[in-house]
Amino acid sequence: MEEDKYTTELDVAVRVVHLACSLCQRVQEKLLVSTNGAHVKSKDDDSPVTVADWSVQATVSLVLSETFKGENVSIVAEEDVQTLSKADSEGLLAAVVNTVNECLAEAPKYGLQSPNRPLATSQILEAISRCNSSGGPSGRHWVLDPVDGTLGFVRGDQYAVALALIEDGKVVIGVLGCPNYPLKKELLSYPHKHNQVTSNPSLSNAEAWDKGCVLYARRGSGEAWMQPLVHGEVNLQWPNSASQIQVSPIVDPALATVCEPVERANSNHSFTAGLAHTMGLRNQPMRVHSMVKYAAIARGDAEIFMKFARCGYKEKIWDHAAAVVIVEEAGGVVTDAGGRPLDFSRGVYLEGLDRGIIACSGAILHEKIIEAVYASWDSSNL
Ligand SMILES: Nc1ncnc2c1ncn2[C@@H]1O[C@H](COP(=O)(O)OS(=O)(=O)O)[C@@H](OP(=O)(O)O)[C@H]1O
Ligand SMILES: [Mg+2]
Ligand SMILES: [Mg+2]
Ligand SMILES: [Mg+2]
Repeated sequence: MEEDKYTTELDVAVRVVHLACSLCQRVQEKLLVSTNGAHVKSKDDDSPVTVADWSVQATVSLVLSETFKGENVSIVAEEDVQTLSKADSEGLLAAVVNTVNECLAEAPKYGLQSPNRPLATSQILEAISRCNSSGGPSGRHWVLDPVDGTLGFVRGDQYAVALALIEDGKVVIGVLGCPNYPLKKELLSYPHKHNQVTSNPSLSNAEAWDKGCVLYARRGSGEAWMQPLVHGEVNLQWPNSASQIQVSPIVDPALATVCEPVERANSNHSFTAGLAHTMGLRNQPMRVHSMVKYAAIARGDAEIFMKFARCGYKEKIWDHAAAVVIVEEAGGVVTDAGGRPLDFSRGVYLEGLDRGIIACSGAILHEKIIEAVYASWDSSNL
């Protein structure tokens, strides 16, 4: 791959994810102090959606359309405007419009353009609804999960903003914003506790501010990078410094740590516990909301991420695309439980996925898990 391919795309994607992280932080702070829950809705599958999910989707859609105007910008993203357009959603829609306009006014801090005047409700609804591409095997498609781990977001816990670019069925760039990624990795697995990072007197102010990062990678570069979030006015400077990240060197299962979803409904905890036992893992699993689990593998803070959704659940591309390329370029391996790479070329879903997803810090541990899956599968109830 040519060195300079996707430079503009990656640059804009990183900036807009920073902007989106700042939006999410503001909305999460407000959510945590509000008691009426008016800005959290339930979707048809009972999963939550918030002002932040719609606002990030609108913001990213607007910035990509503005940057690549003249091109037919195809975006595959999670949210639609159905709930927002209901007669009783006036307050919610007003909050989204307000949040997007506030956020876009900050865009120049990240070297992005802001509109000359606040956008109208119709423009914001249009920006959200044009992210309705279904991807596919040819051409360019942006893939966005505006807030991944919305449940974690609502709980004041871990969540991520994920943006990827797919070209001809392959993920070519991935950007993952993790606004609550703690400085001390031990805090990752303490549910509902991230706010203690800011209220814990044993942590200095600087340490508290240091939570949050944006990870990114370009396919074929052999490098993955991390930037700290830019906070307030204090150290606001762009371009932001980046440091290279790499997966953990641990190959001994006894020393390895597994990440998995928090919710039992999203992954079979007893099956993964069986695998961990078969492989000789001793550490307790780290249960973390969202693609932050992949971030932990890419940063070298954990060695294995497994997700075995219940039979019949179809994984969506926006829950994985950005993170997979980052883990791979950081030196890791990501496949389904049959050892095959994930296929991002077949539309909104990861069609043909064999049982579950396994992301690993390296080939040796990965092979051991695949073997353990084969040994355990027949006796499982999946
Ligand atoms: N039933 C079921 N089974 C498997 N996966 C599901 C299921 N329901 C939802 N989802 C998707 O999981 C995304 C969140 O995954 P997590 O690993 O963060 O789950 S957890 O919160 O840690 O339990 C979550 O992403 P967001 O909607 O962006 O939060 C969903 O796309
Ligand atoms: Mg998601
Ligand atoms: Mg989401
Ligand atoms: Mg969701």
